[in-house]
This record gives sequence, C-alpha cells and structure tokens, in this order.
Amino acid sequence: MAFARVNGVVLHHEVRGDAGAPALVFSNSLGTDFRIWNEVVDTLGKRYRIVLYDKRGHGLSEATPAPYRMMDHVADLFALLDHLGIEKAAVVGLSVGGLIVQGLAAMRPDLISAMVLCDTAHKIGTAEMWNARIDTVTSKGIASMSDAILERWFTPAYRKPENADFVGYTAMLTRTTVDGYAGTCAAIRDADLTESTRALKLPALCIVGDQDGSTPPDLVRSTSQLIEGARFEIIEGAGHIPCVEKPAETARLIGDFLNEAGWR
Ligand SMILES: O=C(O)CCC(=O)CC(=O)O
Repeated sequence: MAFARVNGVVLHHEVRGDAGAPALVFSNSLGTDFRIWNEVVDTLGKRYRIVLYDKRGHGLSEATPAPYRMMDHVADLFALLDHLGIEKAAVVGLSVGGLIVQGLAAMRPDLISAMVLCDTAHKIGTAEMWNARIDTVTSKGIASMSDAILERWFTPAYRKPENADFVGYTAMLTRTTVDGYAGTCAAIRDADLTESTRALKLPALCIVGDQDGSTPPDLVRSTSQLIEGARFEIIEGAGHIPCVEKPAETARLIGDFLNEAGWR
C-alpha cells in the first residue's frame, strides 16, 4: 500500500508483481475501493504488474470537495501512471471506472494497449437521476439509500445478512465519503463519451453481470457495439459487481482476452 500526491490529490494505491511484467491497471466503481479486485487479481496470478488505486473521495484516497468532473478522475489516473513510470498498460474499469478508462484511452491512446469495460457504458443514467442521488446523499447520507444501491450491485442470493462478504461490502459502500460519492455522481452525470468511445481503436472486452441493475446487459452491449471489434460477454449469476460476486469467471474472461490481445 502506498500514497502519492498526483494531480493535486493524494491517491491510495498498490502495485503488485514483477516490475518487468506487462502492466494491468484496475479502476473501481462508485462507492467501492480497490479491494473489490482482490480475488480477481489473485486468480490472475503473477503474469502482470498489477496497479490498484482508490479514486479521489473513495477508500483511503483524499476526498477533495465535490463536485468532480470526469476529467479530474481521468487526469488522476494518468498522473498516477506517470508517477509509477508506466508507459503502456492494459486497463480494466468497473462502471465509473470504465468511464475513466474510456476517457483515458481517448486522451492517451498511446498509453493503453487494451481495455476491459465491466458493467459500464459510454453514458450512464440521466441528469435527473444523478441530481436526485446527489440531493439524497448530501442531505441524508449514503446509508439512507444503501439498500437500493445494494439491490443493483448484488443478486438476491448474495444479499443475505449471513453472508459476511455482503456485510463487508455494505460497510465499504456506507463508509465512502459524501464528497467522494456526490462528487463522482456529478462527474458521471456530466459524462457522455459516446463520440470519443466510438473513435477508439484498441482491443476491447465488455463484460456485464446478467442481473446488473445499474448498467444492464443491453446498455453494456450497446457500448460494445460502438467500439470496432469489441467482444461482449455476460456473466451469469452476477449483478453490477461481478469481480466480487463471480471473481473466477471475471478473471478467466480478462485473462483469456489479454492473452488473445497479446498483452502477456
Ligand atoms: O457503479 C458506478 O460506478 C455507477 C453506476 C451506479 O449507479 C451504481 C449504482 O447503482 O449505485
């Protein structure tokens, strides 16, 4: 675990694996921190130099005052990779992390060799929806809407109080800072990457849980159709966060795709 001040914000991050191995970078979703990737990364093994980080306002990263712009998150990730001396990487992004990845691939195509977009889209939700969420989180706190969020994140089979992992991920969500959550809602609200994503030319895999209540399969499929040659895969028995609910299947899809893309 390490901290670095980049792009004017302190980011918590971790680098695992051999410095000479191909870099594989993970960007997480709204209301989560980088621990959501732990099982996927363990399953992928030692093939890659893994970079995990908490975006601003999440996990142990600094929570600058809301609102944020998508470009803040994109520039943070770019600055972190620069700080780590990484000149080429494959990137995996979940939901808002996928928007960050699409934004980085558009801004610095030279830096990104391949991308995996998990449960994300070129545009997520409507301004009305995000404004209502920002109002609720700032006036009543995240816990006031956590049940609804968790219904979109996880399948009914996973959402059991006796499932210790579910209780843990609920704590991860509710402990997210209000600035981080509301600030990132504003960034998602204002991001429409349709045209820049349509122009991307790189190997791409789009993955979605069959029961994703936040970015449903049809939405993720429509994003994959924007990107020439992109593959689209559905993971059965998962909601919005397959890397937590179905880590082995998620890791298999990512590993096979990166092999085929020659990133090994
Ligand atoms: O998960 C994200 O990064 C944004 C999509 C979302 O709204 C998730 C949720 O339903 O809470």
